[in-house]
Amino acid sequence: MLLLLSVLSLSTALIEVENNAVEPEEETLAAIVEREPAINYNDEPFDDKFLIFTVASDDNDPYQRYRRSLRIFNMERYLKTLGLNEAWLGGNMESPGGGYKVNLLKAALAPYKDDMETIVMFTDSYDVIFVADKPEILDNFKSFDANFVISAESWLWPDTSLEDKYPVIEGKKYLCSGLMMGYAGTFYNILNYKVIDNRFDDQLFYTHVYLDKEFREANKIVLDGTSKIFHNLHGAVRELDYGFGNKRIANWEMGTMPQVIHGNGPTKIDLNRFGNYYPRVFNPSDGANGLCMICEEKEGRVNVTEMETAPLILTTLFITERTPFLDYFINQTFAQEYPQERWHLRIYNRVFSQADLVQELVNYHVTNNAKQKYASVKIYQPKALSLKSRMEIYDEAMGECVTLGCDWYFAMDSVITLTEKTVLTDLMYWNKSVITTQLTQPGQYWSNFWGDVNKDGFYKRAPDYFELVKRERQGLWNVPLVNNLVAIRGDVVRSGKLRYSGEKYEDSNYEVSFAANARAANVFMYMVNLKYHGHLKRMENYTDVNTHNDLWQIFINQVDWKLNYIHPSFDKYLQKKRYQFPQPCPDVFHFPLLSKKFSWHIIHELESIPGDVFAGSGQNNDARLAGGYENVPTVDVHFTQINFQQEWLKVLRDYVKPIQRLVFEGYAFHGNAYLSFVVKYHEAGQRKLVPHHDHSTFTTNTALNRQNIDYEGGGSYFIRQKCLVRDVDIGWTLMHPGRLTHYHEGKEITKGTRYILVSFNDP
Ligand SMILES: O=C(O)CCC(=O)C(=O)O
Ligand SMILES: [Fe+2]
Repeated sequence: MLLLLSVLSLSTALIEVENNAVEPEEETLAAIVEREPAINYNDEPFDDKFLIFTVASDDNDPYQRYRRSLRIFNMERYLKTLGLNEAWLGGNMESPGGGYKVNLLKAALAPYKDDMETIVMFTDSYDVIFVADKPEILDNFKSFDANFVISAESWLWPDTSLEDKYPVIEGKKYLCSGLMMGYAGTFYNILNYKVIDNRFDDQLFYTHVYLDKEFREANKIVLDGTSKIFHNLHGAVRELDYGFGNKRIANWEMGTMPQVIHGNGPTKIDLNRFGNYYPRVFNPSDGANGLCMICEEKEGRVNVTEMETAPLILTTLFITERTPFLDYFINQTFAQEYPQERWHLRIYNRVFSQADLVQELVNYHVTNNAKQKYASVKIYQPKALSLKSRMEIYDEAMGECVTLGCDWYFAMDSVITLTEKTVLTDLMYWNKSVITTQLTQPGQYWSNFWGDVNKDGFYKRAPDYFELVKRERQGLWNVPLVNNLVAIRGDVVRSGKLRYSGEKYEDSNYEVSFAANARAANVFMYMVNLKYHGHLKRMENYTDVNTHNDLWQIFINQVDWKLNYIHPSFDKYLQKKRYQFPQPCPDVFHFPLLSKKFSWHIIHELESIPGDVFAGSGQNNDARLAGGYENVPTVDVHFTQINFQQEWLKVLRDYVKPIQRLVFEGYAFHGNAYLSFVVKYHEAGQRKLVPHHDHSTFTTNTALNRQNIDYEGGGSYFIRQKCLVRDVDIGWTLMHPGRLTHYHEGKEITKGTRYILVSFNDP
């Protein structure tokens, strides 16, 4: 019965809607926010009855953002900035104060004291952006039928005892003095309501004005309770659209479209986020991946490659924990494309066990390299740094930029892998105070930037974090924290606004501390994710029991493992057809699998094991095998002996299998191999291997060193095919059927040592 009733009432409601539908439709907010503004602002004649005032002492990043937002609507021409580059007399900006603002305005508006035609806006600047144009602002102002409109918020501040005195209005009823507008004459009256000390609170001043009923009514002062013009974010962030998909910001709760947004109170980061989209910064609903409009703006950018003298740069490399693929990190830094004469390098290494490697690499690039022309290179090794905290080290390094007079400073942590060589100039191009390129752990959402921070300054997920980290939105993003690769413009370094150290954070949170200091100093940090420049490694689970521990990183840092240990031509072969593979003998396929570095590392790994690990092998009776018997024994080391079996199986599955499927069509490697080993032929030991079949479905045989250089003779001879393969390049692999058709032998070497890596696959 109950159900029936509700169905009935629903159908009556439907009929009502239908009846209403004959009336002309009013355009919905959802439709309006999608509309392109029709006006060409450049054609708009100058309005000499309109003025915008702001107060800013420092021409900083947020002030520039404010100006750009005005410029978008051709309103920058109305702006008068008071107090710029002058000492701030309003006391600490963090605490109440700002009577100074009132007094600056009072002086500026004196010429307009009786002017009831000119409309004057006042807004803060560091935490304000304009998101719509002047005609709309003026229309909305006129719709109030007031002489003066002040923005409203839901927080009462600073004098909460005044609560009862506020008149109840539609929407929010408390006053916020960051945004207001009205006729010049009225404004002047308000400013002269009473004398105010520079250090007195300006919000309280305006509150007293507003709560004076007689004065309020006489001067027709109202609050904008529903964000018709002004929207204060404090306590009202979620009233605005969060999808950022519209051309306009709307206040969905109030059904309005504010033109000016104020990140008051603790909403600076929210404002930064809105500022990443509006006005005309990024439109996510334009095209498949959105459109970065600000990326197209050329003003203020620097094309370093076109400059007569390249900016002087300092790159600083920080190794503060044991680092996998450290050599790649250092080599890729030195490999960046930049004029060496204009490039200083510093390396701060705190890791004792990697000190020799660091020194070796620097010797290779600098000390032993007659061609190098670096402006200067210095290494600070663990002994010199042992008493210093991270914050001290990072601050000291940044200080070097001041000493050297550098134009750009780059702080790079060893956790990063750079795969591109234009990273330095690509970052400088944007000409930002602080900027990084997005680096992410492959396949993870862990990255080198944060989209939001909580009140303690630690990670908080931003509503658009995933879109950015997955590069579904690619552009230039003002974010509350950047890390691991941080480019800082020299003038910003010299301004002294930035530092890592601070009381608030522990030393291990040096990057959190840096970001908090930057935010407090009004220095914007940008992340750009237009290009892939590299990624982040995982530093945990980095073993130290071996000589070349990177070999064991294939599960943890797969991308780096491939970059370092898979042959650079491997991917090219993966694209080939079966008949395009070299076949030095019938059904013996040949392809590049492993890098020279792998080959060198695996030989060196085995040879640096104390004693001789190869000794004792080469017998038919082999205790290392389950059956205890090897049919055709070689002098070798099994991967099980060095705990490398699982790692090698992964190589087989990830890299060998796809090639196997191409060349032995119709068969798919099952992923098994019990016998994978490095063979050592030596002129004074085992020199050859007698004819045999392998215990495998197919065998891979990889050359680890070079014929005619490291050894003479040798080679794999396929007896039935009467075919000898020798002089195989390092890392190249022979792949042949194992147990039926390819009876073969290892030819005798006549000199030196020959190493090969053999794997019996799917035994
Ligand atoms: O020396 C060669 O290339 C052949 C090695 C071999 O056949 C084996 O180890 O099973
Ligand atoms: Fe064999």
